[in-house]
Amino acid sequence: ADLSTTVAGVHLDNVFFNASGVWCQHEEELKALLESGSGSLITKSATFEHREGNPSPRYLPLPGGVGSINSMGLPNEGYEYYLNYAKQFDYTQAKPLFISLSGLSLADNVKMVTAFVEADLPCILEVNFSCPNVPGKPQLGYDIDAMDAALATLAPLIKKPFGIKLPPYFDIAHFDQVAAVVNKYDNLAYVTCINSVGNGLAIDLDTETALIKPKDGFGGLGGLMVLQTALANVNAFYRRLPNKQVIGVGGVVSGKEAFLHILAGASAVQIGTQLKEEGPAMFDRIKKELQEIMEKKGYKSVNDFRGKVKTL
Ligand SMILES: O=C(O)c1[nH]c(=O)[nH]c(=O)c1I
Repeated sequence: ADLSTTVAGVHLDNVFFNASGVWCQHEEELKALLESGSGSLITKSATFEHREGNPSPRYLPLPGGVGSINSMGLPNEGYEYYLNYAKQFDYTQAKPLFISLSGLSLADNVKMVTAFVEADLPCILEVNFSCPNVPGKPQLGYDIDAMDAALATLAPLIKKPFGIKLPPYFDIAHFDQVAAVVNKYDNLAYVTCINSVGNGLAIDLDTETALIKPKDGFGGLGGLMVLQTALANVNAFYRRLPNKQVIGVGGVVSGKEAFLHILAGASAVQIGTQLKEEGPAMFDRIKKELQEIMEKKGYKSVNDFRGKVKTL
């Protein structure tokens, strides 16, 4: 079965890659992704300056395989590290490179975007509007007018097709309002849904203590327990953005959830929590599982069922 796809005009041999932030902060991790069964790779969201991020423990899987909580706090090497990585990247091999930018201000995003545009590289830029873990920094994705204003500045600068990383929304009116903004920008080629479900609180019964240290234990939720919210956001934007694509992320632990994301409308599928727990060998497992499901159902390509979720 054919798992290949196209996102923002570039070809991926298969739909799978890492969720930004997982296995992608340093070039050794990115090398492991290049050597894995993934179809692409995306870098850790970059800020203008290097950041240590929040104090540990700042990531933990939750008991029973239900998911994870993280309050990493945007640790990254600073955007020049990823610019240099993108400059030396071998674009003749099969995997396209996505670069995630998450400036702490619009001015920082402008400076980082300008540097990447001047370098004129084949990598695809993705602007992260949804980091929930920087104390004092509200998510732009939840301030729709501010996100619109940022896009009004950034889209013309980027010129080429680019994407944005969105937080989960939970209200139909918000799907409508965000889609109306996204549809204004022709070169905004795709949205990646969802980022972690912000500011959950995991508490240990025995110690009666929050699991992670930052922000009194408040952090973004990921993994299987956010699957249905992820599917809703993928399908809501798939229905509302006819000339754009949706990359699905959230709750993918096997070929089954990947199949559901594509059925909901995803053109590609990212994996965070499960990749963090299993490592890059996971991609070979999940590709096989998706192919088995497709073969059992008689689908030859992911294009045969993308967005074809039925309703009652
Ligand atoms: O805490 C983080 O670094 C982080 N964590 C997330 O769950 N999503 C994000 O976009 C980011 I930038």
